[in-house]
Amino acid sequence: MTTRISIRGVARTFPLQGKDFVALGDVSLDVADNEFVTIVGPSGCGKSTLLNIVAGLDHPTGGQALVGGQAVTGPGPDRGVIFQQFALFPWLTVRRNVEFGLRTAGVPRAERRRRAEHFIDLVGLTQFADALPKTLSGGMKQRCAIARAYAVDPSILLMDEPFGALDALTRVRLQEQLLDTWSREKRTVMFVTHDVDEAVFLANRVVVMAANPGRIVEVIDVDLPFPRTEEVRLGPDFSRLRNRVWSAVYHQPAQERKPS
Ligand SMILES: Nc1ncnc2c1ncn2[C@@H]1O[C@H](COP(=O)(O)OP(=O)(O)OP(=O)(O)O)[C@@H](O)[C@H]1O
Repeated sequence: MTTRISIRGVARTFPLQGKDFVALGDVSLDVADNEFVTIVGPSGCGKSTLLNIVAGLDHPTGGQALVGGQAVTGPGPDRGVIFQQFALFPWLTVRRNVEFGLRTAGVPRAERRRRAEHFIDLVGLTQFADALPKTLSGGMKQRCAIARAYAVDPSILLMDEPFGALDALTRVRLQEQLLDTWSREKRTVMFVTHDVDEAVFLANRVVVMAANPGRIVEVIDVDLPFPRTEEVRLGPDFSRLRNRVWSAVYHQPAQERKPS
């Protein structure tokens, strides 16, 4: 399998009290084409920092991130980013939000419309294509954000706690829906979460991080079958994996945020 993302010895320090705080120590990870990787770990272990470096929204102070063999120097249309906050334009309808990136990329009107419709349909929002974001539930807004990210056809989706603000039931539904979308239109995904169940349910591999310095402590293969149905979620193999990830996350010594 081809490597799509290669994180090589990435470090990120921030100044703190006149010294350096090591948000990321020495992080290396390869993500294959069309692989779904989740990143889980305690608050402050550098999950968002790592994702932002791959997105080109932040820069490492050591090492480098490569996408398709090229060093990341900034954001690019090959990487779609989805954050916890829905970040939709409130004055634009669902359709216009989804078309937005295509418009800025100069895609002709008819093609814009066709692609927007395809992805709106894929996330199940066809009936709401002409609705404004304020009339949508949180889950629907996030589905719209996913359709918008997909529409510009990135090979990589970088998702930072996209379902973090949603209630448990909506969250589970969106996990299933995201996997359904992903299985029909495969992309390389890096997905940051606090939620161990979510991390296991979605992933081909779970990357467990620890803090101070931010680092990878374990990478766990998830050999559960697709589609990930409710039966899979309630089955013994899922609980075995969940318990394993849980121990790796929660049996870490408590760490204070301090400069080194
Ligand atoms: N711009 C910044 N300036 C100073 N410190 C920062 C900056 N960005 C992140 N940090 C610090 O780096 C560490 C890692 O932050 P990051 O947001 O990547 O963690 P995280 O694992 O995503 O946390 P959470 O799960 O709480 O969102 C934290 O201690 C944070 O305070």
